[in-house]
Amino acid sequence: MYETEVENKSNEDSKKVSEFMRIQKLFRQETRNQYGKQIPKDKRKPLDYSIVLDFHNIEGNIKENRDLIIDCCENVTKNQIDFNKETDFYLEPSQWEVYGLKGYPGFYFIPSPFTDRQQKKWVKDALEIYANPPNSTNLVPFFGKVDNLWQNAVREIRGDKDISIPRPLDKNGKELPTYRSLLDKLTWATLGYQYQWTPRVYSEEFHEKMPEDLKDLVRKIAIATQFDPYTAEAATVNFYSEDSIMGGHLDDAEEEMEKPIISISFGSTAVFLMGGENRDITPIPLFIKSGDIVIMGGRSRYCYHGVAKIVENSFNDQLLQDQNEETRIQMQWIKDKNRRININTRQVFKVPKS
Ligand SMILES: O=C(O)CCC(=O)C(=O)O
Ligand SMILES: [Fe+2]
Repeated sequence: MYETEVENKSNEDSKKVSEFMRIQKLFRQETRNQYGKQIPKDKRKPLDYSIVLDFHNIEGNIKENRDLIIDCCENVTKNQIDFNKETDFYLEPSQWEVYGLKGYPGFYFIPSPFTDRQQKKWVKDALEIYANPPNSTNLVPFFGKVDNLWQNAVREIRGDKDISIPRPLDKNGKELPTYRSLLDKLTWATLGYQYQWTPRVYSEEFHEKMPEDLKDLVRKIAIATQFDPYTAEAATVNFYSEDSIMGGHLDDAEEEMEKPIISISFGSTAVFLMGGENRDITPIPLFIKSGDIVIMGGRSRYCYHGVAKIVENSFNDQLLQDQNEETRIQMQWIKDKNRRININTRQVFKVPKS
């Protein structure tokens, strides 16, 4: 999955920088001055986002980007989706907007079909369920399985004085730093068929149950974009913060490549790069905002992509308002470091096994 390009600084002149890397670098802010001194955040040169395609403000796009946007609302089949107002965590599909991207048949973008309340539900599940055992996370090889990561971290964040929170233990029973610091180190969790990052294969042996509501959501998105039947058998949950990027990569470990990757994101805005079949094709930068859905099928399923930037101060403050204290803490935690949570699903096998 993540075979990313490594920038070779010493060799930069002799080695041509790929187009993917060139565009990625446009969103890299200078953090140190010529003397190597850290530049305070508010003194850094602001980035220019004018070339970033925005599906939320079609008319506001530069002409080149405007010409790439295809309105697909008419030719998708949203009316075939059964919708239960009481239990479904998204707005009625007939209200969804669906856009395509010229040159990428099979790529679709649905600007957020979630209410604020529904967005908070997916963030809560990512933090309180998806990042906990039995699912695997990047923490496991270093710290063993960490139970109730968010649930314990929140007590530290809240500064609960009357309850002494035992420090988490590693596999050998040695005390670990706080849950809060472990939470800061969380970068990914995997659901369903567990992807083995080193051999780059899915393991049939390590298989956890996929969350039913997530499966149901993406099944309906697949109906809307004519990729049904679609069974989400695996998912990656990515946890980004202000300085995170994801280098250009292909997701090609799935036996079934005709079915799309369906991706939902919450929290801060990302500049996502939609590239081509190799890194020398210039990628299109586009904003993914909180609640947006990206469907990478057709050609885009075989194309390089990545995240060039998490946009500073892009968190929607409206999400901070909530009756529930824990939800408010969760949203403040996302806002504090421009965090972003991305959940993307894949059908792994041609004949689904789950
Ligand atoms: O965060 C995103 O929007 C993209 C994530 C991604 O490409 C991946 O997990 O393979
Ligand atoms: Fe990817």
